[in-house]
Amino acid sequence: MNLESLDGRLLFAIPKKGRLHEKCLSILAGADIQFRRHNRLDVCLVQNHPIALVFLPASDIPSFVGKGNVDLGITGHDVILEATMQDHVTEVLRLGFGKCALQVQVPESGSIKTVDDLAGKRVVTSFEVLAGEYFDAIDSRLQLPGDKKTRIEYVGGSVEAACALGLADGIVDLVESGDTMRAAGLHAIATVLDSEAVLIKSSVPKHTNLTPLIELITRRVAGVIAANKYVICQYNISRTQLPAATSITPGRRAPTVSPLEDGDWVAISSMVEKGKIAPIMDKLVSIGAEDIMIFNLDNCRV
Ligand SMILES: Nc1ncnc2c1ncn2[C@@H]1O[C@H](COP(=O)(O)OP(=O)(O)OP(=O)(O)O)[C@@H](O)[C@H]1O
Ligand SMILES: O=P(O)(O)OC[C@H]1O[C@H](OP(=O)(O)OP(=O)(O)O)[C@H](O)[C@@H]1O
Repeated sequence: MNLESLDGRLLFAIPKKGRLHEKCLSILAGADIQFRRHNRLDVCLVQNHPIALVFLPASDIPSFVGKGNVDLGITGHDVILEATMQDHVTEVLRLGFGKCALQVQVPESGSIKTVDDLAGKRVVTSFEVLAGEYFDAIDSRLQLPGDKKTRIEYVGGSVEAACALGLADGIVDLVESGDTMRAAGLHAIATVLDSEAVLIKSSVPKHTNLTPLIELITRRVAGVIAANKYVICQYNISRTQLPAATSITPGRRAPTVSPLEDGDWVAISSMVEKGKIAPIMDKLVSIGAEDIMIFNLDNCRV
């Protein structure tokens, strides 16, 4: 592939490894963005659209998009703020995966119990901008003089080892399940930020002719995300229970109600959030619903 073949193509940045990589590949597949990545090359052409995918570290994607070198990207909300690119990129869609929290953590058995106890001491992190802003505010509130301010030190990875190694009194790192934190003998004492993966575009796009394609890809990605988030709930219920049934499964706009041969009964079909389906089925049973069936969505447009 030569660079001329990128001319006129929308550049779409995808995390090349790490926590977001696999999910991004399944979104591309769901959005019918077809490509073959030869020899793990970091730039590859999409076969069925004028798009080139650019595989980059998640933390580099905000500046590539923010500076307009790349038109669209998927990355974490956390790294956008860490790269101070929030004024240069627009978060078009929240993607519902890559959910985690940036938290202040200290040794479980130590004497430090609050962020005020930690202020003025050593904090190790890969998020030096966000951790710096967070502790600057605390240092100011506690009126710590210049030489007594919290010392923030950057490390590129394995942040959780810093306390055990004697490098830090506390750390600021991402937490999802908490397994990494607990395995390192740490516990969280504050949350700096909640994060999830987002689809971003440049706030000042260089190629305005690409806007329709950006909108098309955005709609497709939104469809894939909604299909992962919702299921179809279908059941039969006595007509007299229709108001109660409609309030339990209101659908996105309204439930589909179809008559049954038995005129006293109707069939209802409604989109329901996947995560809420168990209690919803319990409620449907309690109002006399029968033949409740749940169907996964392959894809959708909402
Ligand atoms: N444990 C987690 N659970 C969910 N999302 C996470 C988790 N860790 C990181 N993320 C999200 O994924 C983004 C990329 O983090 P990750 O650690 O995978 O990046 P990386 O450093 O590029 O990859 P690697 O860790 O393989 O070097 C983070 O900025 C955050 O938004
Ligand atoms: O709360 P948990 O579910 O344990 O997840 C948190 C861990 O996940 C991330 O690291 P990752 O495993 O992606 O590897 P990294 O340290 O190489 O970035 C993050 O930096 C934490 O270490």
